[in-house]
Amino acid sequence: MSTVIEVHHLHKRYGDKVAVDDVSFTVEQGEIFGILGPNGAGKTTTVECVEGLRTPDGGAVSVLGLDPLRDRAELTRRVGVQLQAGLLPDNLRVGEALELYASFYPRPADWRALLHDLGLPAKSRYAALSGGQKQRLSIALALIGDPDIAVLDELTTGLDPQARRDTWALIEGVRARGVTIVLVTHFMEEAERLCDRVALIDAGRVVVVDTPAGLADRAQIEQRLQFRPSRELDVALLADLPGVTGVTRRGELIVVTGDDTVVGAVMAVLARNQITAERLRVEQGGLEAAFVQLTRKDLP
Ligand SMILES: Nc1ncnc2c1ncn2[C@@H]1O[C@H](COP(=O)(O)OP(=O)(O)OP(=O)(O)O)[C@@H](O)[C@H]1O
Repeated sequence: MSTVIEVHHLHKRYGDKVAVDDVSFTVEQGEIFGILGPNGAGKTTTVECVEGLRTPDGGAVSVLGLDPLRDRAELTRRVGVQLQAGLLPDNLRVGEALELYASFYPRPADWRALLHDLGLPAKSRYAALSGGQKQRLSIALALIGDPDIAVLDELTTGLDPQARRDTWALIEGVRARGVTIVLVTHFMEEAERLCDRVALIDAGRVVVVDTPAGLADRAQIEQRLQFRPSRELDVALLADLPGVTGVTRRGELIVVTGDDTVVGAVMAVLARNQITAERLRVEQGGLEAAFVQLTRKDLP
């Protein structure tokens, strides 16, 4: 696997405002790399430096072995960037938009095939498209130059759950064609579902880079076990177990939190006391809980 993007100690200010303090990461060929963080964390500024749209104040960026500023023309051909919503004229038809954008590239993708693959109506005017269709069109435009890398910023913001899932399936299809994808998001579920690796960015700094599962492990996410005992139970028996961090009663339910040993340990206590666990539910915090734990901040 080869490295296609290298960002080393990137620093970027807008006047006095530090947007990106110190960001480093690498992206490997063929992966879906997520840049995840709360509003204002510096995600967009970081990818704009990768795209050559902003001049860093410090650090180094290399994309496909190119310097995004010096080699901007070649980079533009090889890196597809998602168009921000609402930038196309209302009266432009979908097919016209794709044909127009295809004409900007020396070796564009087949726009008719792209149109078909993305399920877009060629004859519809931009203004008449649904939110999901507009989003698919912006993805199509990011892919029209047949890029090696596609940078997708806030891919599914504003989409309903079904359109969001459709878009995710689409992105997996794009990756299957060999395109490396950089995905900027503040949706945990999206990162968890799509990304091979994720950089958590907070206040202009990388908190950690790992797989979604690795992030959850790192944060040593608590298990949460909830059940209704088949008969009265002395909760002190559970509270004294090693690994248990809390036992609470919620109506007739008992909620136990702790590390990954608690489920087995609680079950053993119940069995010893001939109690069965009714309405049993076990939950494990995912990436969202990891984020909160690693940054001590909630996502919007
Ligand atoms: N053109 C600009 N001029 C001045 N400040 C800016 C500019 N662009 C961004 N900023 C500020 O820099 C910081 C980082 O912004 P950036 O857009 O990179 O963050 P982000 O993580 O992408 O946030 P969001 O999820 O809200 O898009 C924010 O505090 C933002 O207000």
